[in-house]
Amino acid sequence: MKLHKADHVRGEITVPGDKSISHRSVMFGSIAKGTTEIHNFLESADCLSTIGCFRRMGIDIENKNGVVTVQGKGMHGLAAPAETLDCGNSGTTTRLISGILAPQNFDVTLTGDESIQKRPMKRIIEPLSMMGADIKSVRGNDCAPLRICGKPLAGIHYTSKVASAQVKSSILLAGLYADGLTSITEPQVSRNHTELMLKFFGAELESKGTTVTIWPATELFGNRIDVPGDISSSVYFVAAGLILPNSEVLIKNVGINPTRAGLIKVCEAMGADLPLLNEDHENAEPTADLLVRTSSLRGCVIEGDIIPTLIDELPTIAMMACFAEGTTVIRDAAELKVKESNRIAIMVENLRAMGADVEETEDGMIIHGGKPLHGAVIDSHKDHRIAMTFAVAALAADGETEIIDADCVDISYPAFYEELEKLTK
Ligand SMILES: O=C(O)C1=C[C@@H](OP(=O)(O)O)[C@@H](O)[C@H](O)C1
Ligand SMILES: C=C(OP(=O)(O)O)C(=O)O
Repeated sequence: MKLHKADHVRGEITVPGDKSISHRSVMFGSIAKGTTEIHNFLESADCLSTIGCFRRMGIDIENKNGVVTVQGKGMHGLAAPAETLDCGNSGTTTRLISGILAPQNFDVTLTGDESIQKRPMKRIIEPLSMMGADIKSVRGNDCAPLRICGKPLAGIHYTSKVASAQVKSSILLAGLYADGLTSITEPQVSRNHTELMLKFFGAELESKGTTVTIWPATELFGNRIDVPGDISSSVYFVAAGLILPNSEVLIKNVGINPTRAGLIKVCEAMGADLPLLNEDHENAEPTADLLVRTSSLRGCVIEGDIIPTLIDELPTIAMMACFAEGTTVIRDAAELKVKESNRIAIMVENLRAMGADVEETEDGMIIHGGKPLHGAVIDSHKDHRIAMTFAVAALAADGETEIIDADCVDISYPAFYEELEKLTK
């Protein structure tokens, strides 16, 4: 993929459905009783991996004209899959499904692509084992493939070292099936889509500060889900609108759940012109339209509790910071190292290739803004968020930028390049 400088981005865009919510609607719909109809489901490779896994366990899932219909079979209705379940590139699929599979009365092996086989799974193996699960890393390296032999589970209280919605969700899902209460305390609050949707499906949960408690359930009930636009897919248009001259983009119907919307706070702190319009709700999830206009940005410090609320947006924010006056410091973000790629190292390598003044730190980056960027060859390392971030950087850089393995955007946003190009016309 080759990209060149653009004069502006202008127009209106509706980003695809939220990836986290799309995954959860299929998973929870599968173990609920009755039909779950999902509108604005994200048809990307990651969410299709989740559909594939549940189809292999006997769930009838239809995907027609943007509406996914899941015929749930109840909490004990999954069937043993004939083959290994393939979670593709998706950490969310691998970790959440493990919490559902650990208490079933059958055995299963889970795996995924090269990247998924390197991502840490000890973070779910440890708490699920404490609940009585029989879950093992097949190669003994705490990564997938995972072998899970279904067992009855008991509730625990778990204190997690990482703020991770995937870890929290895995434990809560196992807790639905456990004997007694299950609770988890995180160092900071991570995205709460699981809590909101499980309640919507009839489960009993309580959130107090950084602790969530779940009661065992006998049945969940399918429902209609309207998936809001993904704020993590909107960040590319937010960044393009802010850093390119003469730009104005209206991004419609974006999920702004406070546990996800740190991007908006950081943009404000950087001096962005980014009003929220038409605030509304889809199910229990707050939404708004984002109006983005060219802005003079200034550097800021991004650290602490806000980090989990913008973890997937940090690569793009780091790129944006190259166009701000002054220094931006990102810390407490070591989790970036264990995503689809090491997003700290890869961002620093690629931003430097474009002429940026960036330093890598233990748990983040220091970006000295204001140096103009030039085109370069960018290795995405098959990480969708890296590819999309540099497609935007390319529009603001002199000369030509080439992105290697650019088609990895299919993981979360298959139509990304076409949509971005339309806004440059
Ligand atoms: O629960 C989820 O849907 C997600 C949680 C986050 O991961 P962690 O739980 O590992 O922080 C995020 O990075 C990922 O894109 C999606
Ligand atoms: C980290 C991500 O997803 P996952 O963990 O589900 O692979 C992402 O989409 O940026």
